[in-house]
Amino acid sequence: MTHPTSAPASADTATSGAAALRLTDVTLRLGHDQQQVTALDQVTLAVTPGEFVAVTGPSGSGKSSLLAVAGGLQSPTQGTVHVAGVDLTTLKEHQRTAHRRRHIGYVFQHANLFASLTAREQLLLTAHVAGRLDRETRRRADELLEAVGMSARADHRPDHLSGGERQRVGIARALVLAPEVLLVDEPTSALDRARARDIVDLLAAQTRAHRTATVMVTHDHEILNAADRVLNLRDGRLS
Ligand SMILES: Nc1ncnc2c1ncn2[C@@H]1O[C@H](COP(=O)(O)OP(=O)(O)OP(=O)(O)O)[C@@H](O)[C@H]1O
Repeated sequence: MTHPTSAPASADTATSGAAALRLTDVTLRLGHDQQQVTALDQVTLAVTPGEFVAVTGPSGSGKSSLLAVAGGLQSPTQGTVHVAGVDLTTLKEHQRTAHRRRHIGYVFQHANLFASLTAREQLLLTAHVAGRLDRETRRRADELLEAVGMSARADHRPDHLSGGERQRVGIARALVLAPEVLLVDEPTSALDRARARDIVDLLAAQTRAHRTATVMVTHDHEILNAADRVLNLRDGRLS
């Protein structure tokens, strides 16, 4: 079984301190000429292991842009993005992909599960793609399904699960490779109030249990009290 080649640890580890995720003076400009938009404006953010940070802000304030840049899916126009001590902006595309797979988990608005796979298989596929479908990862997958309350339904496919259950599987899947950083995009927008509360409490608990540096963007003000820190984005500026 091959392991993804991780980028070499850089000297930047020293400057990134204890933060698992660190954005420094990040500016992202999108579009061209007259149409150009400053989606992120000199954003600086450090998130330490086990910390759950919520980022809120109106539509168009830059929330998706923040996650895209933090997750290495979009390169910033200026600034640096350190994930697990490595500056993503210095990596070549294939290195960035390998580093992202190894160190970052994503939870999406809708769980985005594969229709033909059972809950357990969703996790195992993620491990397989990363070249880590070994005994330890299989055990971790089962432990995570247990932790998110899905053991009894581990052999069900998504069409036999509720929206909240699908989201639970999505959270377990995001954690299966033991990422240092967890990026969460509007995890409760498809859920009713009780399930939304349930999911955000689960995210907070898993963040602490696995010591991930978690950033969740959300419109949902009712779930913000689960976070350790709440930041606001407005016109690409974080405060
Ligand atoms: N490809 C693009 N080209 C030009 N401008 C863009 C592009 N993508 C996003 N934008 C602009 O960048 C700004 C930030 O967008 P972003 O999607 O990050 O906001 P958001 O807070 O996630 O919004 P929402 O809550 O509505 O999803 C917005 O003004 C948006 O119109």
